[in-house]
Amino acid sequence: MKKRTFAVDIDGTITENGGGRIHLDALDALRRLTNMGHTVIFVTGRSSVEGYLLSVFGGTTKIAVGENGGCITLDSNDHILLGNIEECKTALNVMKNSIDNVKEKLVFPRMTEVVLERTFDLDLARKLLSENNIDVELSDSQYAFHINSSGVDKGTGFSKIMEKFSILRDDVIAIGDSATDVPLFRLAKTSVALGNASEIVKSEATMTVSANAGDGVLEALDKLAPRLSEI
Ligand SMILES: O=C(O)COP(=O)(O)O
Ligand SMILES: [Mg+2]
Repeated sequence: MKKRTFAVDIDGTITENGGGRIHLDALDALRRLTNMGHTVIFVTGRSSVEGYLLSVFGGTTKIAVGENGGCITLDSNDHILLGNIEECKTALNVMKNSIDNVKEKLVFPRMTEVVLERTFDLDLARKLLSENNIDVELSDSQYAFHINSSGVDKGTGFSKIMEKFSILRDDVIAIGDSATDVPLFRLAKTSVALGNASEIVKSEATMTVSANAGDGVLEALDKLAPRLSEI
């Protein structure tokens, strides 16, 4: 059997968006894939430590890409930082001075990014930052807004893992629900957008399923499993 690499988003994919409670059957399915010899890597807007701990407790491959691609965690003391939090803080200050309701979200500590509540107009903020010549990435995971350094996203973060572990595009299956997953979809031969994804996100995936979040992951794996050797 050909070994595949599953790049799996967390919020809105294997958890209820907002609540954060894991869909146990979806996690169990990912653990079984890992036990079969496939690689299952969480690629998330959460901190990479959260993603890493989920892999430890959940029984999947112990590698995580967190901070929306800004930080890779390979072990408790082995983090690869791909973004610069100071640039993100500068952008935050400019936004706070000009736009109402720009608020940091209470999240676990970040090493490379700033995370915000989804309480303002992202396009307005993008316009403001470009007028001020501040070059950062602003994105919406449906769970939070993120400020990342320019060029940092889940795709660039995961591509570092692909290089490091010699993972080929043909063997990657990406699963996600939001705009932040689209750069990841583009790295994968097979990409799955869940039922709760927007139409734009769905149009970027090679495959869609009807069920939401964890149920959608199970639906996708059911569709893919008989063909894992062909895709
Ligand atoms: O934005 C977040 O913090 C989490 O979102 P994700 O796991 O869906 O990327
Ligand atoms: Mg998500």
